[in-house]
Amino acid sequence: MTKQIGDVILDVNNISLRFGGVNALTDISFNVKEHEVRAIIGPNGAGKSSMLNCINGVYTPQEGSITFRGQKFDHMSSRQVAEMGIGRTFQNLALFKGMSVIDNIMTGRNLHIKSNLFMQALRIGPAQREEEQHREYVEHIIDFLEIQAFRKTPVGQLPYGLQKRVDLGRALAMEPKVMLLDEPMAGMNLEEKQDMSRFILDVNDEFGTTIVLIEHDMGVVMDISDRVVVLDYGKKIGDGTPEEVRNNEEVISAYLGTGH
Ligand SMILES: Nc1ncnc2c1ncn2[C@@H]1O[C@H](COP(=O)(O)OP(=O)(O)OP(=O)(O)O)[C@@H](O)[C@H]1O
Repeated sequence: MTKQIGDVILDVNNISLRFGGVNALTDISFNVKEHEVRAIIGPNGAGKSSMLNCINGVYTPQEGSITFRGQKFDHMSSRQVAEMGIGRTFQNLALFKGMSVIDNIMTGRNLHIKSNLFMQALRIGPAQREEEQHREYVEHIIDFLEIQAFRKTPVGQLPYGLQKRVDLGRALAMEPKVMLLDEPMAGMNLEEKQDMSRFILDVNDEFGTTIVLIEHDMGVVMDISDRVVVLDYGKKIGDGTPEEVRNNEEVISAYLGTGH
């Protein structure tokens, strides 16, 4: 069955971001369609993380705007962006190493917890029922990611590839419409990369989550992405299907280092 790509869910319009004299991003526009796997690639320092940080509300670009599900935002905190339905994972894992897998993934539910701390502390009535529902959802994610055997294990004791999977689970627990993945395969061996690719595609397929990812491994990017944006020195030099991008002269020369 071919997958159904929907309308534009995230629209990046003419974003420019400067740090002092450094133009990290110059007039970048691209869109992401619902249910797509969209990659952002480019050589080191191209502006990929900066782009993700603009979408995520970590950086506020000097120019341009981002529209998510028809709602335009230019000054938004990371928390507000997350509440709108944009989740993310981090290049350098942002997990609590001493906490168990299940508790780490539970932290992704924070956005959805409605009862106040007082009620939670006393575990009364609605708070207890709510906590049970969140735990059920988290257990569902744990089954889905095939990490049942490590539910109670402190995250810091797991191999790196599994820690990345827990990080994916934590982002998934937020039930985001769009998930931003910052180098999900970084530091992984081949088998771990294959596993992670499969889980990303399964999340996309079974949870219907739209995926935006930064990734250095070209094989992975070309395999799992529907469309790819290419940045170089903060400018967009390519945008299209993996096939189109692979044959784009400007992209080829940027990667071969002959373009500069
Ligand atoms: N907080 C910051 N302060 C100053 N300059 C920054 C900051 N963040 C990024 N830059 C600069 O902006 C440019 C783009 O960096 P960015 O990290 O977005 O690139 P990248 O494509 O993600 O690189 P990499 O693949 O190496 O992670 C670089 O020149 C970088 O030095």
